[in-house]
Amino acid sequence: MAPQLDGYFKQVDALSDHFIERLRKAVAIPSISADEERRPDVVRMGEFLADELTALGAEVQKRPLGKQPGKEHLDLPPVIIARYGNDKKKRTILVYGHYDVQPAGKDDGWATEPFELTIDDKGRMYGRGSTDDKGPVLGWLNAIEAHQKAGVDFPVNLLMCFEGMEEYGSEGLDDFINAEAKKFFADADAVCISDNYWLGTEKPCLTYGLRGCSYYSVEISGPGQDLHSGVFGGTAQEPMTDLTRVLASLVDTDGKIQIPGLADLVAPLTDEEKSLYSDIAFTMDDLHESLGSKTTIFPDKERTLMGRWRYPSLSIHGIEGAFSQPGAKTVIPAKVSGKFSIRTVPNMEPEDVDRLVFKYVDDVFKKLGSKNTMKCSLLHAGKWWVASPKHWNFSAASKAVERVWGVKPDLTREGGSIPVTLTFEQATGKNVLLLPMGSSTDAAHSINEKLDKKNYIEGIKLLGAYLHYVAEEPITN
Ligand SMILES: C[C@H](N)C(=O)N[C@@H](Cc1c[nH]cn1)C(=O)O
Ligand SMILES: [Zn+2]
Ligand SMILES: [Zn+2]
Repeated sequence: MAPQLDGYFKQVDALSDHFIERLRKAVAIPSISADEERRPDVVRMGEFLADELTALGAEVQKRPLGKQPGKEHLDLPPVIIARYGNDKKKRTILVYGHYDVQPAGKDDGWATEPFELTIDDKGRMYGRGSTDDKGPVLGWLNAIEAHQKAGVDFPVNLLMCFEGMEEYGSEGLDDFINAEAKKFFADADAVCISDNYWLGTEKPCLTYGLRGCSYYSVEISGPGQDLHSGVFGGTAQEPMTDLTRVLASLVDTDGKIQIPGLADLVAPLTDEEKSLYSDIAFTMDDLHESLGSKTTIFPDKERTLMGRWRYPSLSIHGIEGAFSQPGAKTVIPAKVSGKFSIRTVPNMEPEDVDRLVFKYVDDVFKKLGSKNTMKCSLLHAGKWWVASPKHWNFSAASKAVERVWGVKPDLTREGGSIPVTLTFEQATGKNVLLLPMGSSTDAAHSINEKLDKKNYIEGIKLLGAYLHYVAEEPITN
């Protein structure tokens, strides 16, 4: 099966240094979507992708998304859409990825410069965006190039959609996808997204579910400006005191969300689902390795996987406006905003979650009896997604994993969120597959994010092999 793959694989190996250089150039562009001042870099990263794709012979469009909601002075970065191949006899696969990254600074504790790809003697390639999601996005471009240089016919038509705001909730993209579903994306037969991670470090997986993410801000204000705590401490009610009490009321040490009614929205666990967890190749040691500690909530694998995949979690991310530098500044911050998010699961409807969150935060704040002012708002929401892995899209990917990695992949769900996955499924009516490249120890969103050279190079082979097996799959649905 797929006899041309050997030539393709050889070419990927021969081009590996060139592909690493391409990743080095991409990592060097600090395309942080959450930082307004970095918006030109996000745009530059989109242009880099567009130029590389054009040079590879793809038809490329940079499509504007208008102004950023709530920040009307700021243009959203363009979506880069592209088509490679237009042969009616071939299947068409739509791939999605994102070219923006999470914030990163050396002073967060990185061992290397976050925007300089640094490769150690074990082949670990450190750099912000290496695994999330620049490595996988470039994987598609590299697959095109290796086919061309190997003289192997590209097996499908490839539609690409690369956005620059995923780490900020994919602002503006839902409307774009809905508008293009019957236009640019009209001939897509299936969708593939490479933007999550293996469960461990050894066994690849195919992913058929994601949690959603509802992200909130609680702003508490009182004094007209920051104050001297010696002069005003004991006389003014302090926003930080109120905020820490509100935030502390949201969740307990074992991750149990304290918001009444929220647990009732969660789909009950069935015996059939329960039986799936024991077969997954995952150990608590895997988790301890990627966590960098043994501070887990549950002692066992099954409950841990459920905690990540099928139950909601609430995380407190930070406080804007609070003193956070080293030293001992004696300040009373005048206005502080706490940021927290809830990872949502079937059958939680985002509107119900919002209603319960707003009511609870309001009640807790009222009980404090504070004279300060509180405003709780939703910053962005993306819904959970669970699909059927019984589809030719998954069969093709499974064969590709076996060919490249020599093992059958696990079928997994993911605790993270890719808000547009559901949008792609609903707008195109096609099956969506998540095909991860990186491993559990890649530290996406964290300091020292990396992608192993082996995962990158074999991952490029995997993406290409997947397209070949897609071309061979009988049409069933
Ligand atoms: C899984 C994916 N690579 C990812 O990191 N997604 C983000 C999406 C998001 C949601 N709100 C803000 N960003 C995530 O899961 O945090
Ligand atoms: Zn991502
Ligand atoms: Zn991410």
